[in-house]
Amino acid sequence: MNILTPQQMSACDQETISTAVPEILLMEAAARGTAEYAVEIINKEFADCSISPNKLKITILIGKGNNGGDGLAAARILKNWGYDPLIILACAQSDLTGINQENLALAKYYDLLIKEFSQISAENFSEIIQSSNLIIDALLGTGIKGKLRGNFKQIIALINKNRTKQNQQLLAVDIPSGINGFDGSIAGQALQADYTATMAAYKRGLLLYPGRDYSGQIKIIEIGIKPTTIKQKSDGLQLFTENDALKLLPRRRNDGHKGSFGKVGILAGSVGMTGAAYFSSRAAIKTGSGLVYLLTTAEVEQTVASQLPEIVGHILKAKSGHIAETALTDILEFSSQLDVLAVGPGLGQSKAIKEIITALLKNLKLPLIIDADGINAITDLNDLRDYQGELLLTPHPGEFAHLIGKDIADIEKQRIEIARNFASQYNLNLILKGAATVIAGKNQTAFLNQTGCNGMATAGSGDVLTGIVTALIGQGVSVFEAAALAVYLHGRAGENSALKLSDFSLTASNIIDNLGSLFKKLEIESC
Ligand SMILES: NC(=O)C1=CN([C@@H]2O[C@H](COP(=O)(O)OP(=O)(O)OC[C@H]3O[C@@H](n4cnc5c(N)ncnc54)[C@H](O)[C@@H]3O)[C@@H](O)[C@H]2O)[C@@H](O)CC1
Ligand SMILES: [K+]
Repeated sequence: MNILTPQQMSACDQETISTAVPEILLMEAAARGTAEYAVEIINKEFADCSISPNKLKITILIGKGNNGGDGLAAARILKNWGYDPLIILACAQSDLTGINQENLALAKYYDLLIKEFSQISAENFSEIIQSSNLIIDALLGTGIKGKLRGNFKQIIALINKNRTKQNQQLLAVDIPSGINGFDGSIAGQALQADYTATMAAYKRGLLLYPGRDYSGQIKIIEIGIKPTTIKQKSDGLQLFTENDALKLLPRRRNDGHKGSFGKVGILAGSVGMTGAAYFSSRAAIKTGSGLVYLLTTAEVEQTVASQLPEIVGHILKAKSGHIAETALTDILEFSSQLDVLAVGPGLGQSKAIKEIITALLKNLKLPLIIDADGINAITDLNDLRDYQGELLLTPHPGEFAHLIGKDIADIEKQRIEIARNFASQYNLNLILKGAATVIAGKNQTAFLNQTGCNGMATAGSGDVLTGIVTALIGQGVSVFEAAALAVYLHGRAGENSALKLSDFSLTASNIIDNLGSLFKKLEIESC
């Protein structure tokens, strides 16, 4: 599912308007979809309350641009369906131009009650907001530029101050006012939507933080823009959905044996960091790997094997509790029998690990996943570009910042661009973790993930993701698709465990424990 920038969305609108569809028809479709969503919300949220649907107080806030035009037309449609919305304009009626002025005229023709904000006292406006059951926000859409100006600051502050928790919902048209559609940043202040009716395609700002926290439940309204136009104007960024997961989940052959479900290697663990080896190995087992080889020190192997007898240990030479540089030949030889190797969880930081990572990048050809301490041990970025097989890096923002020599804050501001450019530049696959994880592949292919929850920011969670992606690659999913699928599954398993246990109590083990029921659910849905 495409995710667009405001500029790309505007290009879709313009092309559709200039080639076929009058602008007012597009706006009418946007308004109708918004009105339908409003009715859906009313039926869902107010079914049990004593007020009959057509007596609910609906207040529609209108700005000067086309977002306001959508709201004006939606108000008229709701009125014609028997509701009685109040329109409040942020500007003077005479400030509206073009199709927005035409929609104002239609609203008057159908006897809608229209007020201008400047003509209402702050007390009166506050009372209106407090007593509204449904607030429809059509103040500012994707045309917002810079920080809030004029009376928008005051209007949004008053709405935020007077919103009530009971019997009130806020539906944003296209995007909550105050949220930047490009990067999800806040223009000083923003409205907190319970629902957003967004036109034609997701806008990036709805899915990136902090915008995601303001958008509530998002519905895409089909307004008559051809899917081919959207595809052509988009830059290829996609939202990874359940449908994608169902398509990519490996099909397990009934006549399969251990070897057909992947011989995967995990090079992990050191003294004091046994857990990382355990979590990644266990997640790989629980994601369907036929054979999981844990390449590690004798101490770590003993502890992990005592709790996870399913793994096959391969003991490496160690020095002071860490894998030694002298283990290198053994690792390279052992890797020749593997379908995929993951390197990094809990390795610790040492000169030996740096030497090993450099040598693996220079000598191996199999799909290679580098995570955690493995990423910290990369010494020359050119080694990544020169890798002879498929490569996947799975950094969190801190590891990525260290790798590319940038600040975390700078990365967060442009996480999509930076991840995509890095993956293209070094011809690799990348999972840039964090809220709204980006999965970037070669040639600018990219997915944005929306599953997961804050409880997953817990020790061992990243090791679990490494285990999942390793297992999927071992079962034949391409590295880029396995990366996206793994992030999605990891997030869903985390969400499911948080539903039972809360975000506070969620642990890495819980994420693994929930993989089984998630796979079961997806298996049933794919039938
Ligand atoms: N034909 C189209 O282009 C379509 C557009 N649609 C709607 O149109 C919206 C985009 O419309 P516009 O491009 O007119 O933009 P908006 O309606 O989002 O906002 C533009 C207005 O906001 C003002 N403004 C911008 N930044 C501001 C700030 N920081 N503080 C205060 N005022 C600010 C501008 O001066 C302008 O008056 C979409 O979000 C969508 O709702 C839909 O109707 C579908 C068709
Ligand atoms: K809006």
